[in-house]
Amino acid sequence: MKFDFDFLVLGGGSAGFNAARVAADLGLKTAVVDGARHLGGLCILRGCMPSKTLLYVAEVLHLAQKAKVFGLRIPSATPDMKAIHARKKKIIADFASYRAQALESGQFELIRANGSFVDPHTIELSDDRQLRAKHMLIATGSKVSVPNVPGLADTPFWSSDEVLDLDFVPESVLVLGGGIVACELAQFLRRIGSRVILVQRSLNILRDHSAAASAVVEQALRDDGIELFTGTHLQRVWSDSRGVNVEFLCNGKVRRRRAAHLFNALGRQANTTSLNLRAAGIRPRITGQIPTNRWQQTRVPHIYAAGDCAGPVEIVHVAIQQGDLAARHAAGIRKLKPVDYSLLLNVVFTDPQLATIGRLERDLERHGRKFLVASYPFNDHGKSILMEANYGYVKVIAEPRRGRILGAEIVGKDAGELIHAFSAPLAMRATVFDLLRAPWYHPTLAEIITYPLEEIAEQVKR
Ligand SMILES: Cc1cc2nc3c(=O)[nH]c(=O)nc-3n(C[C@H](O)[C@H](O)[C@H](O)COP(=O)(O)OP(=O)(O)OC[C@H]3O[C@@H](n4cnc5c(N)ncnc54)[C@H](O)[C@@H]3O)c2cc1C
Ligand SMILES: NC(=O)c1ccc[n+]([C@@H]2O[C@H](COP(=O)([O-])OP(=O)(O)OC[C@H]3O[C@@H](n4cnc5c(N)ncnc54)[C@H](O)[C@@H]3O)[C@@H](O)[C@H]2O)c1
Repeated sequence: MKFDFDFLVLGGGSAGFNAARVAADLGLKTAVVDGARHLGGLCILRGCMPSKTLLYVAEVLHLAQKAKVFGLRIPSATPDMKAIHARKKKIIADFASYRAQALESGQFELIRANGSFVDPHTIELSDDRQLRAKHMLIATGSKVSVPNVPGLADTPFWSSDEVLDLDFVPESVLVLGGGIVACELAQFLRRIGSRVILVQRSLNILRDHSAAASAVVEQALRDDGIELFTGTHLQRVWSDSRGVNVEFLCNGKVRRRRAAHLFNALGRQANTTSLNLRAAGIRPRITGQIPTNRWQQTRVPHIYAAGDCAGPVEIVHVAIQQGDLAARHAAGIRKLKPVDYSLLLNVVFTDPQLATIGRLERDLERHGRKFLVASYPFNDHGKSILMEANYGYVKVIAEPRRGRILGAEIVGKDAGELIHAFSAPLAMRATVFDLLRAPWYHPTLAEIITYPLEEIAEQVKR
Protein backbone atom coordinates (compact mmCIF):
# COMPACT_ATOMS: atom_id res chain seq x y z
CA MET A 1 0.00 0.00 0.00
CA LYS A 2 1.36 3.46 -0.90
CA PHE A 3 1.21 6.19 1.71
CA ASP A 4 1.76 9.96 1.52
CA PHE A 5 3.05 10.01 5.10
CA ASP A 6 4.35 7.66 7.79
CA PHE A 7 2.66 9.67 10.55
CA LEU A 8 -0.22 12.08 10.03
CA VAL A 9 -1.38 14.20 12.95
CA LEU A 10 -4.87 15.69 13.02
CA GLY A 11 -4.62 18.82 15.19
CA GLY A 12 -1.56 20.94 15.92
CA GLY A 13 -2.16 21.84 19.59
CA SER A 14 -0.07 20.72 22.56
CA ALA A 15 -0.51 16.99 21.93
CA GLY A 16 -0.30 17.11 18.11
CA PHE A 17 2.61 19.53 17.80
CA ASN A 18 4.77 17.60 20.24
CA ALA A 19 3.93 14.27 18.64
CA ALA A 20 4.84 15.60 15.18
CA ARG A 21 8.12 17.02 16.42
CA VAL A 22 9.12 13.71 18.03
CA ALA A 23 8.00 11.64 15.01
CA ALA A 24 9.95 13.83 12.58
CA ASP A 25 13.03 13.60 14.82
CA LEU A 26 12.72 9.83 14.71
CA GLY A 27 12.79 9.91 10.92
CA LEU A 28 9.08 9.45 10.15
CA LYS A 29 7.73 11.40 7.18
CA THR A 30 5.24 13.47 9.16
CA ALA A 31 2.41 15.92 8.52
CA VAL A 32 0.26 18.06 10.81
CA VAL A 33 -3.22 18.88 9.55
CA ASP A 34 -4.82 21.83 11.37
CA GLY A 35 -7.71 23.93 10.09
CA ALA A 36 -7.63 26.71 12.68
CA ARG A 37 -7.44 30.33 11.47
CA HIS A 38 -4.84 31.00 14.18
CA LEU A 39 -2.22 28.38 14.96
CA GLY A 40 -1.24 27.64 18.54
CA GLY A 41 -3.91 25.42 20.07
CA LEU A 42 -6.06 25.95 23.14
CA CYS A 43 -3.31 26.33 25.74
CA ILE A 44 -1.63 29.26 24.00
CA LEU A 45 -4.61 30.97 22.41
CA ARG A 46 -7.58 30.51 24.76
CA GLY A 47 -6.49 28.36 27.71
CA CYS A 48 -3.55 28.26 30.10
CA MET A 49 -1.53 31.24 28.91
CA PRO A 50 -4.20 33.97 28.57
CA SER A 51 -5.93 32.82 31.77
CA LYS A 52 -2.71 32.83 33.78
CA THR A 53 -1.71 36.23 32.35
CA LEU A 54 -5.00 37.70 33.58
CA LEU A 55 -5.04 35.86 36.91
CA TYR A 56 -1.61 37.21 37.72
CA VAL A 57 -2.79 40.76 36.93
CA ALA A 58 -5.79 40.21 39.22
CA GLU A 59 -3.49 39.02 42.02
CA VAL A 60 -1.23 42.07 41.69
CA LEU A 61 -4.31 44.31 41.74
CA HIS A 62 -5.66 42.51 44.79
CA LEU A 63 -2.36 42.96 46.66
CA ALA A 64 -2.30 46.66 45.75
CA GLN A 65 -5.88 47.05 46.97
CA LYS A 66 -5.04 45.52 50.34
CA ALA A 67 -1.86 47.61 50.61
CA LYS A 68 -3.00 49.12 53.92
CA VAL A 69 -2.45 45.73 55.59
CA PHE A 70 1.25 46.06 54.71
CA GLY A 71 1.41 49.68 55.92
CA LEU A 72 1.37 51.05 52.39
CA ARG A 73 -0.64 53.95 51.00
CA ILE A 74 -1.87 53.13 47.49
CA PRO A 75 -4.87 55.46 47.23
CA SER A 76 -6.53 53.87 44.22
CA ALA A 77 -5.54 50.68 42.49
CA THR A 78 -7.95 50.09 39.64
CA PRO A 79 -7.78 48.05 36.44
CA ASP A 80 -7.27 49.68 33.06
CA MET A 81 -9.01 46.98 31.07
CA LYS A 82 -7.93 48.34 27.68
CA ALA A 83 -4.28 48.15 28.81
CA ILE A 84 -4.71 44.73 30.44
CA HIS A 85 -6.34 43.43 27.27
CA ALA A 86 -3.64 44.90 25.03
CA ARG A 87 -0.88 43.38 27.19
CA LYS A 88 -2.55 39.98 27.15
CA LYS A 89 -2.97 40.15 23.37
CA LYS A 90 0.68 41.02 22.89
CA ILE A 91 1.92 38.23 25.16
CA ILE A 92 -0.33 35.66 23.49
CA ALA A 93 0.55 36.90 19.98
CA ASP A 94 4.26 36.40 20.81
CA PHE A 95 3.71 32.88 22.14
CA ALA A 96 1.50 32.00 19.15
CA SER A 97 3.97 33.37 16.64
CA TYR A 98 6.76 31.33 18.23
CA ARG A 99 4.60 28.19 17.97
CA ALA A 100 3.57 29.03 14.37
CA GLN A 101 7.25 29.36 13.42
CA ALA A 102 7.94 25.93 14.93
CA LEU A 103 4.99 24.43 13.05
CA GLU A 104 6.16 26.05 9.80
CA SER A 105 9.86 25.24 10.28
CA GLY A 106 9.80 22.50 7.65
CA GLN A 107 10.66 19.74 10.11
CA PHE A 108 7.34 18.21 9.07
CA GLU A 109 4.67 19.28 6.58
CA LEU A 110 1.97 21.64 7.86
CA ILE A 111 -1.37 21.47 6.06
CA ARG A 112 -3.84 24.27 6.87
CA ALA A 113 -7.15 22.40 6.53
CA ASN A 114 -9.61 20.39 8.58
CA GLY A 115 -9.59 16.66 8.14
CA SER A 116 -12.00 13.77 8.59
CA PHE A 117 -11.72 10.05 7.98
CA VAL A 118 -12.62 8.33 4.72
CA ASP A 119 -11.22 4.98 5.81
CA PRO A 120 -8.71 3.87 8.48
CA HIS A 121 -5.73 5.05 6.40
CA THR A 122 -7.28 8.00 4.51
CA ILE A 123 -8.13 11.55 5.54
CA GLU A 124 -10.24 13.90 3.47
CA LEU A 125 -9.27 17.55 3.81
CA SER A 126 -11.62 20.54 3.74
CA ASP A 127 -9.95 21.52 0.44
CA ASP A 128 -11.15 18.14 -0.98
CA ARG A 129 -7.70 16.57 -1.17
CA GLN A 130 -7.19 13.10 0.24
CA LEU A 131 -4.10 11.97 2.14
CA ARG A 132 -3.08 8.45 3.02
CA ALA A 133 -0.92 7.66 6.03
CA LYS A 134 0.56 4.56 7.59
CA HIS A 135 -0.03 5.85 11.14
CA MET A 136 -2.38 8.59 12.32
CA LEU A 137 -2.74 10.55 15.53
CA ILE A 138 -6.03 12.20 16.45
CA ALA A 139 -5.29 15.27 18.59
CA THR A 140 -8.25 17.52 17.87
CA GLY A 141 -8.74 18.82 21.43
CA SER A 142 -11.97 19.85 23.10
CA LYS A 143 -14.79 22.38 22.80
CA VAL A 144 -17.11 24.15 25.22
CA SER A 145 -20.06 21.98 26.13
CA VAL A 146 -23.60 23.26 26.40
CA PRO A 147 -25.39 20.87 28.77
CA ASN A 148 -29.09 20.35 28.64
CA VAL A 149 -30.05 23.12 31.10
CA PRO A 150 -33.49 24.47 30.09
CA GLY A 151 -33.07 27.76 28.22
CA LEU A 152 -29.28 27.71 28.07
CA ALA A 153 -28.99 27.07 24.35
CA ASP A 154 -31.34 30.02 23.63
CA THR A 155 -29.71 32.50 26.02
CA PRO A 156 -26.66 34.50 24.95
CA PHE A 157 -23.69 33.39 27.04
CA TRP A 158 -19.96 33.83 27.32
CA SER A 159 -17.58 30.90 27.45
CA SER A 160 -14.01 31.16 28.75
CA ASP A 161 -13.06 32.41 25.23
CA GLU A 162 -15.05 35.62 25.67
CA VAL A 163 -14.09 36.16 29.33
CA LEU A 164 -10.42 35.90 28.38
CA ASP A 165 -10.90 38.55 25.71
CA LEU A 166 -12.71 41.26 27.72
CA ASP A 167 -11.56 44.83 27.28
CA PHE A 168 -14.04 46.26 29.80
CA VAL A 169 -15.17 45.47 33.34
CA PRO A 170 -18.57 43.78 33.17
CA GLU A 171 -21.00 45.23 35.74
CA SER A 172 -22.14 41.74 36.85
CA VAL A 173 -21.67 38.12 35.76
CA LEU A 174 -23.60 34.94 36.56
CA VAL A 175 -21.16 32.01 36.49
CA LEU A 176 -22.66 28.57 35.88
CA GLY A 177 -20.43 25.77 37.20
CA GLY A 178 -17.81 25.45 39.92
CA GLY A 179 -15.01 23.62 38.10
CA ILE A 180 -11.52 24.98 37.44
CA VAL A 181 -12.51 27.34 34.64
CA ALA A 182 -15.43 28.71 36.69
CA CYS A 183 -13.39 29.28 39.86
CA GLU A 184 -10.29 30.75 38.23
CA LEU A 185 -12.20 33.17 36.02
CA ALA A 186 -14.90 34.05 38.60
CA GLN A 187 -12.09 35.28 40.85
CA PHE A 188 -10.53 37.23 37.98
CA LEU A 189 -13.88 38.90 37.22
CA ARG A 190 -14.51 39.72 40.87
CA ARG A 191 -11.05 41.15 41.38
CA ILE A 192 -11.30 43.48 38.39
CA GLY A 193 -14.55 44.80 39.90
CA SER A 194 -17.52 42.80 38.59
CA ARG A 195 -20.30 41.63 40.87
CA VAL A 196 -20.08 37.83 40.56
CA ILE A 197 -22.59 35.11 41.40
CA LEU A 198 -21.39 31.50 41.06
CA VAL A 199 -23.83 28.57 40.99
CA GLN A 200 -22.37 25.10 41.47
CA ARG A 201 -24.17 21.76 41.28
CA SER A 202 -22.17 19.58 43.70
CA LEU A 203 -21.72 20.27 47.41
CA ASN A 204 -18.14 21.41 46.86
CA ILE A 205 -16.69 23.61 44.19
CA LEU A 206 -13.78 21.88 42.38
CA ARG A 207 -15.53 18.54 42.90
CA ASP A 208 -12.50 16.49 41.83
CA HIS A 209 -10.62 17.77 44.88
CA SER A 210 -11.01 16.94 48.57
CA ALA A 211 -13.79 18.68 50.49
CA ALA A 212 -11.18 20.23 52.82
CA ALA A 213 -9.13 21.72 49.98
CA SER A 214 -12.10 23.06 48.05
CA ALA A 215 -13.55 24.54 51.28
CA VAL A 216 -10.43 26.73 51.60
CA VAL A 217 -10.77 28.02 48.02
CA GLU A 218 -14.51 28.50 48.52
CA GLN A 219 -13.89 30.62 51.63
CA ALA A 220 -11.33 32.72 49.75
CA LEU A 221 -13.77 33.32 46.88
CA ARG A 222 -16.49 34.33 49.37
CA ASP A 223 -13.99 36.61 51.16
CA ASP A 224 -13.29 38.27 47.82
CA GLY A 225 -17.01 39.04 47.63
CA ILE A 226 -18.31 36.38 45.25
CA GLU A 227 -21.88 35.25 46.01
CA LEU A 228 -21.44 31.49 45.83
CA PHE A 229 -24.09 28.75 45.91
CA THR A 230 -23.26 25.04 46.17
CA GLY A 231 -25.46 21.93 46.16
CA THR A 232 -27.82 23.47 43.62
CA HIS A 233 -29.98 22.16 40.83
CA LEU A 234 -30.20 24.46 37.81
CA GLN A 235 -33.83 24.79 36.68
CA ARG A 236 -33.76 27.34 33.90
CA VAL A 237 -31.90 30.21 32.33
CA TRP A 238 -33.40 33.08 30.34
CA SER A 239 -32.68 36.59 29.21
CA ASP A 240 -34.88 39.69 29.29
CA SER A 241 -34.44 43.41 28.83
CA ARG A 242 -32.68 43.66 32.23
CA GLY A 243 -30.09 40.97 31.62
CA VAL A 244 -29.77 37.21 32.15
CA ASN A 245 -31.58 35.25 34.82
CA VAL A 246 -31.05 31.90 36.45
CA GLU A 247 -33.45 29.89 38.58
CA PHE A 248 -32.11 27.09 40.73
CA LEU A 249 -32.96 24.93 43.72
CA CYS A 250 -30.73 25.35 46.76
CA ASN A 251 -31.47 23.87 50.22
CA GLY A 252 -35.01 23.05 49.10
CA LYS A 253 -35.76 26.66 48.07
CA VAL A 254 -36.21 28.08 44.59
CA ARG A 255 -33.78 30.96 44.09
CA ARG A 256 -33.35 33.47 41.29
CA ARG A 257 -30.44 35.67 40.42
CA ARG A 258 -29.97 38.22 37.64
CA ALA A 259 -26.82 39.71 36.11
CA ALA A 260 -25.75 41.61 33.03
CA HIS A 261 -23.87 38.63 31.56
CA LEU A 262 -23.96 34.84 31.71
CA PHE A 263 -20.75 32.76 31.78
CA ASN A 264 -21.24 29.11 30.85
CA ALA A 265 -18.44 27.25 32.67
CA LEU A 266 -20.20 23.89 32.68
CA GLY A 267 -17.30 21.98 31.18
CA ARG A 268 -15.77 20.95 27.87
CA GLN A 269 -16.21 17.93 25.63
CA ALA A 270 -13.98 16.10 23.19
CA ASN A 271 -13.88 17.69 19.75
CA THR A 272 -14.48 14.54 17.72
CA THR A 273 -17.98 14.77 16.23
CA SER A 274 -16.89 16.03 12.80
CA LEU A 275 -14.11 13.44 12.30
CA ASN A 276 -16.29 10.65 10.85
CA LEU A 277 -14.63 8.23 13.27
CA ARG A 278 -16.96 5.45 12.21
CA ALA A 279 -15.22 5.32 8.80
CA ALA A 280 -11.97 4.69 10.66
CA GLY A 281 -13.54 1.91 12.71
CA ILE A 282 -13.35 3.91 15.96
CA ARG A 283 -16.22 4.17 18.42
CA PRO A 284 -15.96 7.18 20.76
CA ARG A 285 -17.32 7.14 24.31
CA ILE A 286 -20.63 8.86 24.99
CA THR A 287 -18.56 11.89 26.07
CA GLY A 288 -16.97 11.97 22.61
CA GLN A 289 -13.56 10.95 24.01
CA ILE A 290 -11.65 8.31 22.09
CA PRO A 291 -10.70 5.22 24.12
CA THR A 292 -7.03 4.23 23.90
CA ASN A 293 -4.71 1.66 25.42
CA ARG A 294 -1.65 2.64 27.46
CA TRP A 295 0.35 3.36 24.27
CA GLN A 296 -2.39 5.76 23.10
CA GLN A 297 -3.52 3.30 20.39
CA THR A 298 -7.22 3.25 19.58
CA ARG A 299 -8.93 -0.05 18.81
CA VAL A 300 -7.49 0.40 15.30
CA PRO A 301 -3.82 -0.12 16.20
CA HIS A 302 -2.26 2.24 13.64
CA ILE A 303 -4.51 5.12 14.78
CA TYR A 304 -3.53 6.85 18.01
CA ALA A 305 -5.32 9.54 20.06
CA ALA A 306 -3.84 12.02 22.55
CA GLY A 307 -4.74 15.13 24.52
CA ASP A 308 -8.21 16.43 25.40
CA CYS A 309 -9.91 14.30 22.74
CA ALA A 310 -8.62 11.16 24.47
CA GLY A 311 -8.54 12.08 28.18
CA PRO A 312 -8.63 10.90 30.93
CA VAL A 313 -7.63 14.43 32.00
CA GLU A 314 -7.44 17.77 30.21
CA ILE A 315 -4.02 18.99 31.28
CA VAL A 316 -1.26 20.23 28.99
CA HIS A 317 1.74 18.31 30.28
CA VAL A 318 -0.29 15.08 30.04
CA ALA A 319 -1.34 15.93 26.45
CA ILE A 320 2.35 16.43 25.61
CA GLN A 321 3.39 13.14 27.25
CA GLN A 322 0.63 11.27 25.42
CA GLY A 323 1.58 12.76 22.04
CA ASP A 324 5.23 11.97 22.62
CA LEU A 325 4.38 8.38 23.56
CA ALA A 326 2.16 7.87 20.49
CA ALA A 327 4.88 9.14 18.16
CA ARG A 328 7.55 6.86 19.65
CA HIS A 329 5.25 3.85 19.54
CA ALA A 330 4.34 4.57 15.92
CA ALA A 331 8.07 4.77 15.13
CA GLY A 332 8.42 1.18 16.32
CA ILE A 333 10.13 1.89 19.63
CA ARG A 334 9.00 -0.72 22.12
CA LYS A 335 11.07 0.08 25.23
CA LEU A 336 8.58 2.69 26.39
CA LYS A 337 6.93 3.61 29.67
CA PRO A 338 3.20 4.45 29.62
CA VAL A 339 2.02 7.73 31.17
CA ASP A 340 2.08 7.18 34.94
CA TYR A 341 -1.22 8.56 36.25
CA SER A 342 -0.23 7.68 39.82
CA LEU A 343 2.02 10.76 39.57
CA LEU A 344 -0.79 13.00 38.35
CA LEU A 345 -0.05 16.66 39.04
CA ASN A 346 -2.89 19.16 39.14
CA VAL A 347 -2.93 22.91 39.79
CA VAL A 348 -5.88 25.27 40.20
CA PHE A 349 -4.68 28.85 39.74
CA THR A 350 -7.08 30.56 42.10
CA ASP A 351 -5.61 32.62 44.94
CA PRO A 352 -4.93 30.67 47.13
CA GLN A 353 -3.86 28.05 44.62
CA LEU A 354 -4.79 24.40 45.03
CA ALA A 355 -2.26 21.81 43.90
CA THR A 356 -2.12 18.06 44.25
CA ILE A 357 0.20 15.28 43.19
CA GLY A 358 0.07 11.50 43.36
CA ARG A 359 -2.30 9.36 45.37
CA LEU A 360 -4.60 11.22 47.76
CA GLU A 361 -6.67 10.14 50.76
CA ARG A 362 -9.99 9.64 48.92
CA ASP A 363 -8.37 7.43 46.29
CA LEU A 364 -6.36 5.37 48.80
CA GLU A 365 -9.38 4.85 51.07
CA ARG A 366 -11.42 3.69 48.07
CA HIS A 367 -8.78 1.06 47.34
CA GLY A 368 -8.51 0.02 51.01
CA ARG A 369 -4.85 1.05 51.21
CA LYS A 370 -3.25 1.99 54.51
CA PHE A 371 -1.45 5.33 54.67
CA LEU A 372 -0.07 7.95 57.03
CA VAL A 373 -1.07 11.58 56.70
CA ALA A 374 0.08 14.83 58.27
CA SER A 375 -0.66 18.45 57.53
CA TYR A 376 0.42 21.92 58.59
CA PRO A 377 -1.42 25.26 58.21
CA PHE A 378 0.02 28.32 56.49
CA ASN A 379 -1.33 30.59 59.24
CA ASP A 380 1.25 29.12 61.62
CA HIS A 381 4.25 29.43 59.30
CA GLY A 382 6.64 32.37 59.56
CA LYS A 383 7.10 33.21 55.87
CA SER A 384 3.41 33.02 55.00
CA ILE A 385 2.45 35.08 58.07
CA LEU A 386 4.80 37.90 57.04
CA MET A 387 3.34 37.71 53.52
CA GLU A 388 -0.25 37.86 54.86
CA ALA A 389 -0.80 34.57 53.01
CA ASN A 390 -2.71 32.72 55.68
CA TYR A 391 -5.13 30.52 53.75
CA GLY A 392 -4.67 26.77 53.53
CA TYR A 393 -2.28 24.00 54.45
CA VAL A 394 0.26 21.47 53.21
CA LYS A 395 -0.67 17.82 53.52
CA VAL A 396 1.64 14.87 52.91
CA ILE A 397 0.50 11.28 52.46
CA ALA A 398 2.92 8.37 52.85
CA GLU A 399 3.02 4.61 52.94
CA PRO A 400 3.22 3.44 56.62
CA ARG A 401 6.06 0.88 56.54
CA ARG A 402 8.97 2.90 55.13
CA GLY A 403 7.39 6.32 54.79
CA ARG A 404 7.49 6.35 50.97
CA ILE A 405 5.67 9.46 49.80
CA LEU A 406 2.46 8.65 47.93
CA GLY A 407 1.01 12.11 47.43
CA ALA A 408 0.62 15.68 48.58
CA GLU A 409 -2.08 18.33 48.66
CA ILE A 410 -1.26 22.01 49.04
CA VAL A 411 -3.75 24.86 49.26
CA GLY A 412 -2.12 28.21 49.73
CA LYS A 413 0.00 30.95 48.26
CA ASP A 414 1.92 29.70 45.22
CA ALA A 415 0.86 26.10 45.86
CA GLY A 416 1.36 25.46 42.12
CA GLU A 417 5.07 26.17 42.55
CA LEU A 418 5.46 24.49 45.96
CA ILE A 419 3.92 21.20 44.81
CA HIS A 420 6.92 20.70 42.52
CA ALA A 421 9.00 20.00 45.63
CA PHE A 422 7.27 16.61 45.46
CA SER A 423 7.54 15.93 41.70
CA ALA A 424 11.02 14.43 41.55
CA PRO A 425 10.78 12.69 44.95
CA LEU A 426 7.54 10.97 43.89
CA ALA A 427 8.95 9.92 40.53
CA MET A 428 12.04 8.58 42.33
CA ARG A 429 9.91 6.83 44.98
CA ALA A 430 11.56 8.83 47.80
CA THR A 431 10.63 8.48 51.48
CA VAL A 432 9.95 11.24 53.98
CA PHE A 433 13.44 10.51 55.38
CA ASP A 434 15.02 11.19 51.95
CA LEU A 435 13.24 14.55 51.77
CA LEU A 436 14.23 15.47 55.32
CA ARG A 437 17.90 14.93 54.39
CA ALA A 438 17.55 17.63 51.70
CA PRO A 439 18.34 21.26 52.62
CA TRP A 440 15.38 23.67 53.10
CA TYR A 441 16.20 27.37 53.17
CA HIS A 442 14.84 29.65 55.90
CA PRO A 443 12.62 31.63 55.70
CA THR A 444 10.80 30.30 52.63
CA LEU A 445 7.28 29.17 51.93
CA ALA A 446 8.74 25.80 50.87
CA GLU A 447 10.17 24.97 54.29
CA ILE A 448 6.59 24.51 55.59
CA ILE A 449 6.76 21.12 53.86
CA THR A 450 9.26 19.87 56.46
CA TYR A 451 6.64 19.96 59.28
CA PRO A 452 4.31 17.26 57.92
CA LEU A 453 7.38 15.31 56.74
CA GLU A 454 8.74 15.30 60.30
CA GLU A 455 5.38 14.26 61.72
CA ILE A 456 5.18 11.30 59.35
CA ALA A 457 8.80 10.35 60.06
CA GLU A 458 7.91 10.16 63.77
CA GLN A 459 4.88 7.98 63.02
CA VAL A 460 6.99 5.59 60.90
CA LYS A 461 9.67 5.27 63.61
CA ARG A 462 7.03 4.38 66.17
C1 LIG B 1 -9.63 28.54 30.15
C2 LIG B 1 -8.72 27.34 30.19
C3 LIG B 1 -7.59 27.37 30.97
C4 LIG B 1 -6.74 26.26 31.02
N1 LIG B 1 -5.65 26.30 31.83
C5 LIG B 1 -4.83 25.24 31.92
C6 LIG B 1 -3.68 25.28 32.75
O1 LIG B 1 -3.41 26.27 33.42
N2 LIG B 1 -2.87 24.19 32.78
C7 LIG B 1 -3.15 23.07 32.05
O2 LIG B 1 -2.39 22.10 32.12
N3 LIG B 1 -4.24 23.02 31.24
C8 LIG B 1 -5.09 24.07 31.16
N4 LIG B 1 -6.17 24.02 30.33
C9 LIG B 1 -6.39 22.80 29.51
C10 LIG B 1 -5.43 22.79 28.30
O3 LIG B 1 -5.53 24.01 27.62
C11 LIG B 1 -5.76 21.62 27.37
O4 LIG B 1 -5.73 20.42 28.12
C12 LIG B 1 -4.75 21.48 26.21
O5 LIG B 1 -4.54 22.72 25.60
C13 LIG B 1 -5.26 20.45 25.21
O6 LIG B 1 -4.33 20.29 24.15
P1 LIG B 1 -4.73 19.41 22.87
O7 LIG B 1 -3.52 19.30 22.03
O8 LIG B 1 -5.40 18.17 23.30
O9 LIG B 1 -5.84 20.25 22.12
P2 LIG B 1 -5.79 21.70 21.41
O10 LIG B 1 -4.69 22.53 21.90
O11 LIG B 1 -7.18 22.23 21.53
O12 LIG B 1 -5.46 21.36 19.88
C14 LIG B 1 -6.40 20.82 19.02
C15 LIG B 1 -6.10 21.33 17.63
O13 LIG B 1 -6.85 20.53 16.71
C16 LIG B 1 -7.30 21.36 15.66
N5 LIG B 1 -8.44 20.67 15.05
C17 LIG B 1 -9.65 20.45 15.58
N6 LIG B 1 -10.42 19.72 14.72
C18 LIG B 1 -9.67 19.48 13.63
C19 LIG B 1 -9.88 18.78 12.40
N7 LIG B 1 -11.03 18.18 12.14
N8 LIG B 1 -8.87 18.76 11.51
C20 LIG B 1 -7.68 19.36 11.77
N9 LIG B 1 -7.43 20.02 12.90
C21 LIG B 1 -8.39 20.08 13.83
C22 LIG B 1 -7.61 22.68 16.34
O14 LIG B 1 -7.58 23.75 15.41
C23 LIG B 1 -6.50 22.78 17.39
O15 LIG B 1 -5.38 23.51 16.92
C24 LIG B 1 -7.03 25.11 30.24
C25 LIG B 1 -8.18 25.08 29.42
C26 LIG B 1 -9.01 26.18 29.40
C27 LIG B 1 -10.23 26.15 28.53
N1 LIG C 1 -5.42 25.08 36.01
C1 LIG C 1 -5.65 24.15 35.12
O1 LIG C 1 -4.90 23.20 34.96
C2 LIG C 1 -6.87 24.25 34.27
C3 LIG C 1 -7.56 25.45 34.17
C4 LIG C 1 -8.72 25.48 33.41
C5 LIG C 1 -9.14 24.34 32.77
N2 LIG C 1 -8.45 23.19 32.88
C6 LIG C 1 -8.92 21.95 32.25
O2 LIG C 1 -10.04 22.19 31.45
C7 LIG C 1 -11.03 21.21 31.71
C8 LIG C 1 -12.38 21.85 31.66
O3 LIG C 1 -12.60 22.66 32.83
P1 LIG C 1 -14.04 23.16 33.20
O4 LIG C 1 -13.95 23.92 34.46
O5 LIG C 1 -14.62 23.79 32.00
O6 LIG C 1 -14.84 21.80 33.39
P2 LIG C 1 -15.13 20.90 34.68
O7 LIG C 1 -15.70 19.66 34.15
O8 LIG C 1 -13.96 20.85 35.57
O9 LIG C 1 -16.26 21.72 35.46
C9 LIG C 1 -17.58 21.81 35.00
C10 LIG C 1 -18.50 22.25 36.14
O10 LIG C 1 -19.83 22.35 35.63
C11 LIG C 1 -20.72 21.62 36.47
N3 LIG C 1 -21.82 21.12 35.63
C12 LIG C 1 -21.70 20.43 34.46
N4 LIG C 1 -22.92 20.16 33.96
C13 LIG C 1 -23.83 20.71 34.80
C14 LIG C 1 -25.25 20.78 34.83
N5 LIG C 1 -26.00 20.23 33.87
N6 LIG C 1 -25.84 21.42 35.86
C15 LIG C 1 -25.08 22.00 36.82
N7 LIG C 1 -23.74 21.96 36.86
C16 LIG C 1 -23.12 21.32 35.87
C17 LIG C 1 -19.87 20.55 37.10
O11 LIG C 1 -20.43 20.13 38.32
C18 LIG C 1 -18.53 21.28 37.29
O12 LIG C 1 -18.55 22.04 38.47
C19 LIG C 1 -10.72 20.61 33.06
O13 LIG C 1 -10.80 19.21 32.99
C20 LIG C 1 -9.34 21.05 33.39
O14 LIG C 1 -8.43 19.96 33.48
C21 LIG C 1 -7.32 23.13 33.62
